[in-house]
Amino acid sequence: MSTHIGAKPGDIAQTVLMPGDPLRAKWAAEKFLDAPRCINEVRGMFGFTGTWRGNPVTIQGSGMGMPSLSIYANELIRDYGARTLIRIGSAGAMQENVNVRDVILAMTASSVGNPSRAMLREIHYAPHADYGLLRAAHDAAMARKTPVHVGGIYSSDTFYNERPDLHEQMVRHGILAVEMEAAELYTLAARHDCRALAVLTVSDHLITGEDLPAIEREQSFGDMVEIALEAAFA
Ligand SMILES: O=P(O)(O)O[C@H]1O[C@H](CO)[C@@H](O)[C@H]1O
Ligand SMILES: O=c1cc[nH]c(=O)[nH]1
Repeated sequence: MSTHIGAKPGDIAQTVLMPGDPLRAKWAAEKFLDAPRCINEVRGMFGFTGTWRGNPVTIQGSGMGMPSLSIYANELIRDYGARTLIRIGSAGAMQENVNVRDVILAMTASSVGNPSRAMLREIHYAPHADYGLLRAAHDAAMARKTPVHVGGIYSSDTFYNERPDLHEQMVRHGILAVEMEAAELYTLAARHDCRALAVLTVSDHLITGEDLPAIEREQSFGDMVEIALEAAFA
């Protein structure tokens, strides 16, 4: 086991889906994986391993925010040998042409800061998705006729934003949506020669004020999970 994950060596697959919400990990594992078994309960941050179309897959909660995601992604990569990490998360839409329940494939993830920033110092590294995963996820979404957008997102450090000017600049620069983890996931994946992608479902709209309840955020995002799985094994 690692510091924050109780799984035994070999219990975690090379392909890991990472929702922020550990209960979404449980729901997705039970709904989409064959023979899912719980491999982590430490801190209630559930992880499950099973198979999808015969391929081993782990679905491990990341918690909310980049510091939490950084702990789980680091341990998954460094201690358990994960190679493909796909975030399956909710996001708030920032553009009028993006609707609640649409899927967003994050080509890049801007941020004000992320845990790697202290290490990168003066470098303004551009966190980006793995192109092969991105392309395969887009193909999968198109085949399913899921409304999908590909573009830049904003990984924020706060859910309760006290800087409307930050959002204004993100909107002005075409950012599709805000969430809280992808920029650090992309940076860590690049550092460790892994593949990463964030597949997001729009749970609320910052312009219209539309908002999905918590149970839908936990359990209604099946398209996103299947798109992520299809992309991982394309
Ligand atoms: O639905 P998840 O994956 O948790 O993602 C989004 O939801 C949380 C905020 O409600 C943040 O983690 C944000 O990134
Ligand atoms: O971080 C997030 C996630 C969903 N919706 C938001 O507005 N922000």
